[in-house]
Amino acid sequence: MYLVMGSLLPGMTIVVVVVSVSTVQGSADPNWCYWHIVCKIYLPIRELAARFSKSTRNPAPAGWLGRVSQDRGNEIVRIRFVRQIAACLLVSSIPVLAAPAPDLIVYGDYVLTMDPSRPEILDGAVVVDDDRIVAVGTREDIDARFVASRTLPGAGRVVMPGLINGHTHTAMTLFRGMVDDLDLMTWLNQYVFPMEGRFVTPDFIRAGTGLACWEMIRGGTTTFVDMYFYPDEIASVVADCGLRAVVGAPHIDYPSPGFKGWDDSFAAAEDFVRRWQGKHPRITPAFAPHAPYTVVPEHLRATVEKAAELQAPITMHLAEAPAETEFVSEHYQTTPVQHAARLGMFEQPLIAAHMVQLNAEDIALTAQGGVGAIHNPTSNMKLGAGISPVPEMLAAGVNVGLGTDGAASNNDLDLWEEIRMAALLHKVASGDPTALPAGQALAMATRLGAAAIHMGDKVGQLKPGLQADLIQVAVDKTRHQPLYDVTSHLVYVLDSTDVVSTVVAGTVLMEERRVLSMDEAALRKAVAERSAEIRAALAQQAKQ
Ligand SMILES: CSC[C@H]1O[C@@H](n2cnc3c(O)ncnc32)[C@H](O)[C@@H]1O
Ligand SMILES: [Zn+2]
Repeated sequence: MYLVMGSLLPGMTIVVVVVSVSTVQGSADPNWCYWHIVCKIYLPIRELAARFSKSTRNPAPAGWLGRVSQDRGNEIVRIRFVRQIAACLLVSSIPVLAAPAPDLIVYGDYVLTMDPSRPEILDGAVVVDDDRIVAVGTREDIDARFVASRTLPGAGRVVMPGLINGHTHTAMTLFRGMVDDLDLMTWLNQYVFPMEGRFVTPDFIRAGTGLACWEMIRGGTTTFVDMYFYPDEIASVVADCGLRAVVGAPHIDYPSPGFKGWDDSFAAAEDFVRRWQGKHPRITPAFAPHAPYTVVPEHLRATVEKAAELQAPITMHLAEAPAETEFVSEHYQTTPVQHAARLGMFEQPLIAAHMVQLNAEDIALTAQGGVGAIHNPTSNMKLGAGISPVPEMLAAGVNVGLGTDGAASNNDLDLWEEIRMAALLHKVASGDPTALPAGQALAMATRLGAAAIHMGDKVGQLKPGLQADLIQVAVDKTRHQPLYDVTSHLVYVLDSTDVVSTVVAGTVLMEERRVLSMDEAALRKAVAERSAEIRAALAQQAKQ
């Protein structure tokens, strides 16, 4: 089989490269084969040809070739070009004739792909080059085909996709444990909003988001959806620490940190989305209107229109608690879900957080609209919001993911807890122990979660072509013994301290539990400074 690639460069230079695919070792894997040929053979030749065509069209500047004439100069360039192509073909054929050299191979006694067509591989490996997965297979198969410059050993470990936190407010880590055991509206209106007004600044966001990212890297979360203030600061922390995020720019009708109300917060959200779209491969900017009880219908319509114009996703709290249902019923004579659908919100990629208060019609509308629903079991239980109809949504075909919500209502960002809570909660709620089985709960944190945040073509499974976002989890500790079923252990036995390595877009962010991409001491110092102010304010309040 031959692969023919060609380009017409400016100046009418035609580059045609013909490669015999059958000579490439590992050609059984078409993704790898295509990638190798394009990156290692075609692109370098095209690059050289482009340089050649440019230098022959634009005569060399005086002095560039010393005292040789222009004709002689072009001849030298031509000879160099031919030599460079020969060298390029020779160099690129070395790994072809030997074994290809990807950047990283991650091994595991078990590879849990979350890909329904090949769910589990015993004694396997995942091959990563640059930011992508290029092959997944048994150790024997992978070792016969690849030699990587870096490996992560896999004895006693599971390799699986990184976890996806579909709804959080990262910088609220600095409000962890500030106030507990209240219902949503009391918690928000009497404590959280006033404290945010006093303390949330760009410095607060950098420290709080940094703390959250550190906790997520340690716990095996590789992608999260955030909605919090000063999204530029959030995006910059994400870019630096190596995680992947949908960063929602918040807008709300009331005064909020940095804003007077709707007009300025909505304008800033649009500006943020415009500036971050296509800017960073790991950051997706989004619109984040707060909730149906804090944003009036005409403003939600404006969000939808702007999101449609900019082709950006929307994330919003929806159908969270009984108070919201009462508010929407009283003001708009419908349910929160039907209110959002009527405003056109389901026509855009929507990530709807909480989704607790739904009737059968709401579930059907959610499925029809392709809305991603994010289940936040711990936060919903703690705020007494109710129990989301997750098994019913899944049965209707809704992509349901998992989220922690902020650390002020959880009080951590540990997705393993959410997986287990979800698996247990729905058994209690229905009185049916077969409800939300372990495999489904795990899928909600990976494959289904990725689909719920509209990134199913990028992350959430281990398969060639997807982003290399993966984790290794230890299953060999004494408290893990005996092990008969990996999925059962991941859901009902393991916790976040069992995560050994975290890889995002091919970069190892944590190895052997050491976070490589963040400075823990500097982070702790910043957190201590910011939390000292909050502690003093709480002490003052307690005296009054
Ligand atoms: C404008 S988005 C950020 C805004 O949302 C607040 N928040 C945090 N958790 C919840 C929740 O569960 N329901 C509603 N609002 C929540 C956060 O404190 C920010 O003010
Ligand atoms: Zn929330």
